[in-house]
Amino acid sequence: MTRPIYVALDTPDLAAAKAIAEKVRHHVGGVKLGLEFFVANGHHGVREIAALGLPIFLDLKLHDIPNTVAKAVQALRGLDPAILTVHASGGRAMMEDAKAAAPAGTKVVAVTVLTSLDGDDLAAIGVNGDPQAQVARLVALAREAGLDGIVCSGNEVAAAKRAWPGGLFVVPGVRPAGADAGDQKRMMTPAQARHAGASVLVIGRPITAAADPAEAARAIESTL
Ligand SMILES: O=C(O)c1cc(=O)[nH]c(=O)n1[C@@H]1O[C@H](COP(=O)(O)O)[C@@H](O)[C@H]1O
Repeated sequence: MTRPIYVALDTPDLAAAKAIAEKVRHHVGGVKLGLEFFVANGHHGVREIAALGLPIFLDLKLHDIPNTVAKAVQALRGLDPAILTVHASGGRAMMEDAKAAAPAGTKVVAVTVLTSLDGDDLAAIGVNGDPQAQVARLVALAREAGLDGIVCSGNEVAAAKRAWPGGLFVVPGVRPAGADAGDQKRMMTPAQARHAGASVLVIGRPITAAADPAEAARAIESTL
């Protein structure tokens, strides 16, 4: 069985990331390493976590001119993550070049509208339309650019999947009922997000900040 939960190891501390990965490894489908981990630990850190045997989701959310992003993806060669993120708002050419630079086995997925943003935040950066409409627009662009899928909140995933039946749908902003939202604004429970069509559920603090991360991951999985 491919497990849908990827635990977000959001820490610059390699030993701490490794300790949590070891605890949850039998209850998750993979681990997500983000910007703070990569800036602090680089290729070496990714290799250390990969040695635990779980698929690696390298969440660098690349967003720059096409040449720079393509070179950055080339510079990841040898790490061969299972999943890599870029920002869809970097545009079609940037996404095309990122995909062309990635190894064949790496799924390149585009972040659409961050789950920490709501309609007011979009208006403040000059984006007209609600998150649902903006996600729909960027889903179409990511698909045209030849990417493998997108990142969106649980609120948009059903529509995204209808628009792109073969895509990979990564859903963060996932909170068990009653859990602290933190900085997330567009949220769903893990079960709701999974039933709405999420292929991968990205879950950080509800697992990593729990007294027993393995039990937290197991409990969430049992609701799916
Ligand atoms: O690309 C992501 O993974 C991502 C996109 C997004 O829109 N929202 C979002 O929260 N994430 C990531 O998902 C994780 C969520 O962590 P928690 O809020 O602790 O569950 C973090 O590592 C974020 O970087």
